[in-house]
Amino acid sequence: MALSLHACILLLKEHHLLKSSAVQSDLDTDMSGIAYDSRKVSGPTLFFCKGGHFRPIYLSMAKDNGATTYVAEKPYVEGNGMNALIVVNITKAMAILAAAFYDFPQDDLFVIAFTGTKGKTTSAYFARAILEQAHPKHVALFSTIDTIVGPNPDQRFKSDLTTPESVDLFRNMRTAVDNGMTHLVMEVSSQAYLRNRVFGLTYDVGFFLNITPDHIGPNEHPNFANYLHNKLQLLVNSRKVVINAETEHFNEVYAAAMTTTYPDSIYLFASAAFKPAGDVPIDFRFDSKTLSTTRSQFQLVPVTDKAAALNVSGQYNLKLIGDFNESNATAAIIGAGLAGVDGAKAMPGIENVTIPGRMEHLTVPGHGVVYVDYAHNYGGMKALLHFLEVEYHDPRMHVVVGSPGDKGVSRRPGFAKVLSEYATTAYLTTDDPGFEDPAKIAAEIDAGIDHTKVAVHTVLDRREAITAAISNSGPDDVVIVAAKGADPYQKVRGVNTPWPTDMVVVKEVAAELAGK
Ligand SMILES: CC(=O)N[C@H]1[C@@H](OP(=O)(O)OP(=O)(O)OC[C@H]2O[C@@H](n3ccc(=O)[nH]c3=O)[C@H](O)[C@@H]2O)O[C@H](CO)[C@@H](O)[C@@H]1O[C@H](C)C(=O)N[C@@H](C)C(=O)N[C@H](CCC(=O)O)C(=O)O
Ligand SMILES: Nc1ncnc2c1ncn2[C@@H]1O[C@H](COP(=O)(O)OP(=O)(O)OP(=O)(O)O)[C@@H](O)[C@H]1O
Repeated sequence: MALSLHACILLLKEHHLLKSSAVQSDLDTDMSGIAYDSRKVSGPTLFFCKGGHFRPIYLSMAKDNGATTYVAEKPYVEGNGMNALIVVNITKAMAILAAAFYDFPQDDLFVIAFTGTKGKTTSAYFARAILEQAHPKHVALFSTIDTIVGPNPDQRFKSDLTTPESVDLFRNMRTAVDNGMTHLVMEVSSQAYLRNRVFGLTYDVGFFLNITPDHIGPNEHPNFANYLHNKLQLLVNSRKVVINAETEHFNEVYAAAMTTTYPDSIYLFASAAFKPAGDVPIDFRFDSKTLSTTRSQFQLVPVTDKAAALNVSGQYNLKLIGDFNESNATAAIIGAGLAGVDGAKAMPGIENVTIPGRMEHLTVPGHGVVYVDYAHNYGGMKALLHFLEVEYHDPRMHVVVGSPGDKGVSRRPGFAKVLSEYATTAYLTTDDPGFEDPAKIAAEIDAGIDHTKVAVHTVLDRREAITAAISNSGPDDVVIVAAKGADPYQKVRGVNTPWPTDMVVVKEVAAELAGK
């Protein structure tokens, strides 16, 4: 891969991003590398000075390592002797140049993108499973958990971010194409739009699953309006759009889709019982037939002609329980239909999907059933606890939960509210405290809990909290270990401290109790 200085200048001008340039070398000079981290520069590289923690010394280091051109929002003396491209917006410039450097790999992929406060990972896994049935070993995945860029085990790795920086995103796409991938299923976070990680990228199908307040705080979105605005960007960058008609703020969501997409290419879905406020036509209904703690079965019914034309109606079985997962599965099936896969092929693909840290459960003799689930805000936790309340007929529910430091502060009152609505006991514990004091975070959650309804214990050691919750739980009770899912670490003061995962700890506690 390579990009010439001349091409960089033309692209930046075309997108009205170039403020000025200082050229030291031949315009035809090629750069064979692209990087935003000085530690990853080797040889003639196009280097981006970006980020809240960027230091000019990084540019010196990049230059020492061979970088020949830098892109920044202002000139740096450390870049003297290099070509300088001064731009209006560094992250937009980075996305435009990264796509060009990797030779626009998105053009060789059918790209399906999911956004929503909850259900992105689940829907992405469902969609990939279906597509893999139709196109074995040809479907890439960029998710919060895993990144898959090829068919071999060494082409699958853990993700750092839900949606990576543009340079990493387009590099992964290029690798996927070179490895023979024809389809890509990806999650798009609101941060990705806020930080221009996907600037200029168009998806073949874009999904809007739902939106509830989250990711609002000093390091994320300043307010809900900003969060919604960024999430809506996915719709105006998608050729076809699928919307959950039951989402909050439906009118704004639908209006955003309509600005760039003709109604023929907008698909709406909802559960059988849902009554829309206006007269928008629901294209698909999903009708729950069996909902239990072991499996889910639902009927997908096309309502409009354009829905029927996708040929994905029928009965679907899911191993991944939870009524909300029927909604996620519906989205994924419609996506597969829009990718040309028919229902008969889709059905077996979705049935056996399980996802690390989502609705994993274990029966502990004498202590009820323990659930490990990634529910980590008010909306997710409410969906989870409501489902368990109905399925277990109003059991005593003991919830182990903590809230992360440095982000998502709105989750703390959210947890307090949902615990007050559903929990018998709350074990407030540690979850990625970052640079905050976990005791302070627990106290903030505790402050909002209605103590007349919920017994609260603060047990900061997560293993001890899980042990206490299971040990004190009765045979008909339900224990919920929430919000961490399958994370193998605790983020503590900038360090990913190893954590065996919640389910491993649950199994160890169960074994200890069985041995007694
Ligand atoms: C707020 C935010 O989005 N921050 C991201 C951003 O940080 P930044 O641009 O400020 O960069 P930085 O880490 O401060 O470092 C400054 C620059 O110096 C460079 N550097 C650094 C050291 C060195 O020796 N040399 C060098 O060149 C770095 O490569 C970087 O470009 O770029 C970094 C990578 O360059 C990301 O790791 C970092 O994500 C942080 C860790 C993060 O947690 N982000 C979360 C909020 C996030 O984006 N989450 C969403 C999911 C949310 C949802 O579910 O909706 C996601 O998509 O994952
Ligand atoms: N459609 C949904 N509505 C409400 N809650 C849901 C829905 N889907 C999943 N959940 C809950 O949210 C949790 C996280 O689900 P998932 O990982 O699919 O979401 P996500 O959008 O990828 O989350 P994040 O962006 O925070 O990583 C699940 O473990 C479940 O408890």
